[in-house]
Amino acid sequence: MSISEREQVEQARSVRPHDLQDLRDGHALLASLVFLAVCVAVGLTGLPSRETQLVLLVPAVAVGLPHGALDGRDGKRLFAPRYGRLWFVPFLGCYAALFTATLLLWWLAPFLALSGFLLISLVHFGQCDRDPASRFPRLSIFAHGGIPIVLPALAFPNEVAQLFAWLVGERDAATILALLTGPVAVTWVAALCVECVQALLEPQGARLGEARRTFSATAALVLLFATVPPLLAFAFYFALFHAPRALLEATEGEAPDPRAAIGRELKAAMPLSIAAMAIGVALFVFQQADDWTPAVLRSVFLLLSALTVPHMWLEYRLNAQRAASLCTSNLVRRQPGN
Ligand SMILES: CC1=C(/C=C/C(C)=C/C=C/C(C)=C/C=C/C=C(C)/C=C/C=C(C)/C=C/C2=C(C)CCCC2(C)C)C(C)(C)CCC1
Repeated sequence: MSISEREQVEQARSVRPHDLQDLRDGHALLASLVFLAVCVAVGLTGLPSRETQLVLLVPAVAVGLPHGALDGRDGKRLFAPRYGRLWFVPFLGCYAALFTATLLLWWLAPFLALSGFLLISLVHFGQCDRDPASRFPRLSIFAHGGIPIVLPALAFPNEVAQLFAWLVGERDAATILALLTGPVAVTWVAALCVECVQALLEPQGARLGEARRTFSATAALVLLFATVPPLLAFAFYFALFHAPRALLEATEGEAPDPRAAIGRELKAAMPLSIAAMAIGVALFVFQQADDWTPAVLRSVFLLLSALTVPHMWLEYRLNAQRAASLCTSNLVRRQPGN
């Protein structure tokens, strides 16, 4: 980032923090209302078929792709200071290597691939949805990340068993499901209880409002994943909750008006989102299945898992870079004469 760009970002960071908080609150409220409406609709009309759920999952994933495609922008921020105009060479090299390694793992060791995918997804969703003011940050990540991953397995074990079997075969699917609904679920329920009690018992103050807001959005998500079949619940969660929230976070402080920043970043993310969709279509074409339903499921989740690994690696590297530069600026400030 050039000095003038950095100045703009710094300036934007100090302006209108309420706008962003209002957007976050408005989004959480709107998404929670939609989730409630979906739960009521499913209650009234009955459970949708697996085919219908898959048909809805594909556009939902497409809607969620641009938030990950901001990786291109983040890759430039990470690599440009060192590699200048050739930043995209190491970035694309690392991205493609991690992407390919993940696909190879699905092929060579599907048990490890699905278990690892569930684990990193739990951490990824938990980091995004956790209560930022929680006294126990790790526990909060586990409690919130478990809602889209552990709860569907508890609420719809037969459905999830079939979906996992399409991904990794019946034997591995049964083992993973047993782990998910056994020890993992027990620990998750305990973590969720601690998180809820903590949010409700927090003493009066600024923290209370934030904890209550997180608590009500969490309650809507719990209801969604407990009553709506897994693929449909995941489609709504991913497109209406996770992706917009991650986008708000990723564009924080980029411009004085957060809406303008979101519009600009979404436009810039389009080419990479379309490229990711093309990879998804290629994965579908190479699936060897007689029926289209397992083939769609496999291509959607193989694509998501192969994108998630480099996406999380980049997030990790950027956080490490931010921590290092914060540390350096603190040291400089502490030097005598500063
Ligand atoms: C930059 C770049 C790019 C792009 C990228 C992107 C676009 C990204 C995105 C990203 C993303 C967008 C991510 C996402 C994520 C997701 C996730 C992480 C998910 C998860 C899920 C799960 C785990 C599920 C589970 C399940 C099943 C499977 C069944 C049923 C039940 C349940 C739901 C539980 C490309 C490659 C073109 C090129 C290079 C560079």
